[in-house]
Amino acid sequence: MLQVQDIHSYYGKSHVIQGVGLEVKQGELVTLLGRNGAGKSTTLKSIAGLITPASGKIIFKGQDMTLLPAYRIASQGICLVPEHRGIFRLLTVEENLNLGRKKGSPWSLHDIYKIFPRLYERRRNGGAQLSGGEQQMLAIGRALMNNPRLLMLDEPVEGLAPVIVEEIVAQLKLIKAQGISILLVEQNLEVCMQLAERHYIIESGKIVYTNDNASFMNDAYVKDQYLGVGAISH
Ligand SMILES: Nc1ncnc2c1ncn2[C@@H]1O[C@H](COP(=O)(O)OP(=O)(O)OP(=O)(O)O)[C@@H](O)[C@H]1O
Repeated sequence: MLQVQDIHSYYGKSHVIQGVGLEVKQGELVTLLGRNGAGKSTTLKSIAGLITPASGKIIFKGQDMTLLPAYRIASQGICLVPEHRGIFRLLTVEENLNLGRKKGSPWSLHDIYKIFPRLYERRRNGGAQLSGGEQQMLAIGRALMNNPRLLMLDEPVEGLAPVIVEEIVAQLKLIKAQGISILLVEQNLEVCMQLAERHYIIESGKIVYTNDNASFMNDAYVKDQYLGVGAISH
């Protein structure tokens, strides 16, 4: 469904993404892991068209997306939920959701509230009144209203309490069950291992590892070497 082929992206002269290649298949949940500053967010932004890669190709559903502007990429079905969520703080939950709705999208408010019952309870509240977890749910719900085929999530559970993290994991499973592919950037490895079929690790702008979830879970060396967490997480 998504093929990223040898992309290079820059901030000014800074060569941040140095030949990244990865693939997400239909209905798959794939993670992109790596230490701070490794290039995870920049990879997502390059796929979403917020940064135009200097070279390489991004193919989605067989079409070349590499040079398309962000709004065209979104209309093709790639949605990025950015790290800082980007919801409208002065609008209500329901207004935020309605703003995300693409014409012809099969997603209704009812569908979103079925996945996120908390958003139903908070539907008349302003974005600014929501907790961090509710804001994250709203950001994901708003992206669903745009009818994505590929959802890219940048650290969706960062800073959230464990009980909320569990809720969001369960919600992501429901979303995945709808056949939506997910590319997940997340530092919480337990969450990644609960959800993903495969993992990629990026280091200094290059993919240095890829494997299926079962192999990754048992590979303490890789976790320690690239993520610095081998000893504490499996
Ligand atoms: N707008 C920017 N201008 C210049 N350099 C940037 C910009 N955004 C990020 N960088 C640099 O690009 C590199 C990759 O950043 P990126 O945000 O993609 O990393 P990351 O893996 O997502 O890390 P984190 O988990 O800290 O967000 C880092 O060295 C970062 O300092």
